[in-house]
Amino acid sequence: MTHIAVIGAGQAGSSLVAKLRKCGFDGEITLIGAEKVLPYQRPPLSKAYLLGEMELERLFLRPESFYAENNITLRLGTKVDAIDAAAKTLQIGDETLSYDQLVLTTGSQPRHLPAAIGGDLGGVHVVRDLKDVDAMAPAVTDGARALIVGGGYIGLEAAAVCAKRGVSVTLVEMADRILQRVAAPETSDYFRALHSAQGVDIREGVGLSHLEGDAGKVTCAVLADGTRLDVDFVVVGVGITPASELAADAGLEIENGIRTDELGRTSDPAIWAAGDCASFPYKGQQIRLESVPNAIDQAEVVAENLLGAEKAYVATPWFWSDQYDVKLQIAGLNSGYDNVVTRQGADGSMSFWYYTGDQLVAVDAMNDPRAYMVAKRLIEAGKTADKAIVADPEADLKPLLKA
Ligand SMILES: Cc1cc2nc3c(=O)[nH]c(=O)nc-3n(C[C@H](O)[C@H](O)[C@H](O)COP(=O)(O)OP(=O)(O)OC[C@H]3O[C@@H](n4cnc5c(N)ncnc54)[C@H](O)[C@@H]3O)c2cc1C
Ligand SMILES: NC(=O)c1ccc[n+]([C@@H]2O[C@H](COP(=O)([O-])OP(=O)(O)OC[C@H]3O[C@@H](n4cnc5c(N)ncnc54)[C@H](O)[C@@H]3O)[C@@H](O)[C@H]2O)c1
Repeated sequence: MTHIAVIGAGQAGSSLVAKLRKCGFDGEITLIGAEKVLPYQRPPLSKAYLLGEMELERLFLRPESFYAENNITLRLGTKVDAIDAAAKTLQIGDETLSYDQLVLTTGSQPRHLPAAIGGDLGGVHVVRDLKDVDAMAPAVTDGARALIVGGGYIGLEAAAVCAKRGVSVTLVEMADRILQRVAAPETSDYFRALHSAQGVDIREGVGLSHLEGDAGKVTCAVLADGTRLDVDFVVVGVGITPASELAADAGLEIENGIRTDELGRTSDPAIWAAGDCASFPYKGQQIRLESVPNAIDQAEVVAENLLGAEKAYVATPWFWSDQYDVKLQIAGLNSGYDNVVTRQGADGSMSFWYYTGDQLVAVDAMNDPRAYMVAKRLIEAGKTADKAIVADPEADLKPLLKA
């Protein structure tokens, strides 16, 4: 019987095994995960779960019974140490496990601050796994003082939760502006103003020099410009690196993560990859997307291809973020844009439409689901949107879909 082994029991791994069964695969499936908990969704970790407004059980992607009922062997708390691609085996401690086809859905690891600048002090938290958030949550209390390092999604979402809980927050972003990696200046401006209005002190263009502590616990942060801040805890959101060591050690090609072709196959024909760890061809580049929609869609395509579909993965990038009462929805990738049209919606909603010449490439919509939906459908269809209509707050956007 064919055995498909999947390393990494997160968003992509769980989606992939479910899709395999949905497509009728009746061979053996083993889903192996280093974490001890059932596969769960990460987005609430920096939002509702950190706020204490979401139960642990609601994080789980599927109940435990799902895996048993679908005859999926779920091995939690189990780290794969090595892959022998020639022998088609996995090393797990002393055990050797054979596979016919292997999928890597190993996700990514958060960057840590170096120990040399105090990154190993108590009270310094990264936000990736459930255990990270469980360790940090007790510190998020009224009157506490926090430094947040990094103005990406992690930093800003954590800032929103902390501010809501009465924590006094300073956020430092080394780059010229927050959200530089993922959004355009207009969106950075919007979120800077939003956070400032909630009392978050955002400092851009300044990094962290080092952290100081007392009895092993952080007490003070010294910024690159010499500013000293007394702190009770520190949140580190300075990006991730794809978890590609297992693949690299097994001799697989690495290029911005684990290199795959458009089907999701790595340089070894029996090994596939999906999710945060995998790079894939997109408009002439080898890109990686760090998002839930990508993890699910790519994993599902790989599942179909494992069963012989020969289907190319066509990414339709979209992202979201919740901060205070603002829902940001992003469709498309704005790389290469050269002009932006602003649309002021009703009740303070707003959207920024990115164009390369006259071609719509992406949209950032704040509390404007209609603008987001219309733009997403246009981008996915390779269509554009008349700029005069977009800029006119009174104009109905729906007819754009029929143009
Ligand atoms: C706090 C937070 C909030 C986020 N919010 C959003 C959001 O709002 N919207 C959005 O689209 N995206 C969001 N993301 C990103 C999104 O969660 C990731 O892109 C997604 O989880 C990627 O799925 P994955 O399966 O590739 O990786 P993961 O979900 O990280 O799963 C990988 C799993 O592989 C395991 N693993 C790794 N190596 C081994 C090994 N050797 N042996 C066994 N197991 C191994 C890991 O322990 C991990 O459990 C957020 C991420 C974080 C951390
Ligand atoms: N809503 C969402 O989609 C969402 C929410 C949370 C997390 N995530 C994902 O989680 C992962 C990690 O998020 P992230 O925000 O850490 O990554 P990120 O790469 O988006 O942002 C990191 C930020 O930290 C800054 N930075 C790096 N080193 C610094 C330093 N020494 N001092 C000050 N600033 C520094 C960078 O310039 C960058 O702006 C990403 O994959 C992200 O997409 C997504």
